[in-house]
Amino acid sequence: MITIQHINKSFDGKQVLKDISTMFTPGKTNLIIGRSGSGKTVLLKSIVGLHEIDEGAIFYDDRDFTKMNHKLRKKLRQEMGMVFQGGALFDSFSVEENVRFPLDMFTNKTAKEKQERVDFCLDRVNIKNAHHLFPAEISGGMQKRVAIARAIVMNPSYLFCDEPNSGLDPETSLVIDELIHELTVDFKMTTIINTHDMNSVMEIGDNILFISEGEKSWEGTKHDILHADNKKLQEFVFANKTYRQRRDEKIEKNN
Ligand SMILES: Nc1ncnc2c1ncn2[C@@H]1O[C@H](COP(=O)(O)OP(=O)(O)OP(=O)(O)O)[C@@H](O)[C@H]1O
Repeated sequence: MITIQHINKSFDGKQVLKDISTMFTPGKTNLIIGRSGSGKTVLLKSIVGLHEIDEGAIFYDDRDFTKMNHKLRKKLRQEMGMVFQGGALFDSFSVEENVRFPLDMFTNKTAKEKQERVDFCLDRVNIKNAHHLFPAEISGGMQKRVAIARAIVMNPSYLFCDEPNSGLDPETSLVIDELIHELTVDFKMTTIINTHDMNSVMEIGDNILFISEGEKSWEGTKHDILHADNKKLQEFVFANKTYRQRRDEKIEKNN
């Protein structure tokens, strides 16, 4: 569980996050959605400590992240897995070296134990016969799966994904979404995903936080969203005709 309370964040006098409070639950895919520039990335980066917030508190279970010193935060980071756009794979490392990297950095496991863990994680994300290939030799979808394997290799309690479907076709995006959802449920991780992808909202939105101009405008599930009477949310999610049709079909089916 991650709880955020009254988070405020400004850059050069411009307030980007305005009094945001919510809870992100374990075993659920928690989505942050909103227009470009609404503050999603700043929020996610604030939660993991890549930005310092001006006011408010962030709790990892009952641990107050905002009050931790550098050493304690570093320790807590080992419980976090991240699939960030900037944190792409290392080009000069093979697939398995990429996945092994956090184990080499942060654990004293033996070579055999590391290999077993790497094999388990690559198998879990359905990467086969590619252990010795380099990122440039595999597809974008496979690269994402390797990045996910690397993010879970330390068995994290918390998983953060920033636009995990960017640059992927719709079919591959669905595979990635399902994979993240499955892993979240299986390992009871508290997963927070920043996304623009409305398919993700409709398919894996266990909890959805809609940010508008730095404020929490709405929150609910993928089921609630069909009936939400928040105008900004409706305009944002159902701007596209296909999604409006899908919403109407779902509502009809449920009636
Ligand atoms: N390091 C920074 N310094 C100054 N302003 C920043 C910084 N990072 C973000 N901002 C500003 O904060 C606002 C929110 O940005 P943010 O990147 O969180 O939006 P977003 O919702 O993630 O957008 P997108 O969907 O396009 O990624 C923007 O106005 C942006 O210019």
